[in-house]
Amino acid sequence: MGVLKGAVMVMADLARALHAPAEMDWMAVSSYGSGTKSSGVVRIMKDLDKDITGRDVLIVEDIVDSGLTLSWLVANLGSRGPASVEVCTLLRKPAAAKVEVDVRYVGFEIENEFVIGYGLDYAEKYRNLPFVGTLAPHVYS
Ligand SMILES: O=P(O)(O)OC[C@H]1O[C@H](OP(=O)(O)OP(=O)(O)O)[C@H](O)[C@@H]1O
Ligand SMILES: Nc1nc2[nH]cnc2c(=O)[nH]1
Repeated sequence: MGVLKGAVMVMADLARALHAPAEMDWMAVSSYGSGTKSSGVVRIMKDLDKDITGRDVLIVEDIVDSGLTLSWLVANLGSRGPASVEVCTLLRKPAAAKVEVDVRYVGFEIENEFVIGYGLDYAEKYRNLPFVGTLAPHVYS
């Protein structure tokens, strides 16, 4: 299961490397709006199409920052009766964690800086960069 939009790139990479039988579904949640700080309020922009009751669910994220989105998501999906819920993420910022969430698979642990590219945006820009980079503070401060 992917969490749009940043996770699209990660999901595409994962899909090519995954050989176990799997189904994919998409959920769009947002808590950042157009800024660089989580509002703490998670909004579902698009829910899953499939019922996950009794299913083993792997949440595919692009980034775990404060952990607020993921913690909300794990609780939300957990309440739907899945057999299990695990998480994989391309990027994680350990120093930014506001809540602890179990993440089974982590691609890269990164510094506590706002990053863009490879699906990650700043005010909807830069998602198309084919690499992950930091945004110079003068762009958003
Ligand atoms: O750990 P957190 O501090 O909660 O941040 C992580 C979340 O932030 C990003 O989504 P965002 O709200 O920016 O949505 P977007 O990708 O659609 O812009 C990212 O895709 C994660 O879901
Ligand atoms: N683009 C972007 N979105 C985020 N959402 C949570 N952290 C980040 C980040 O560092 N960059």
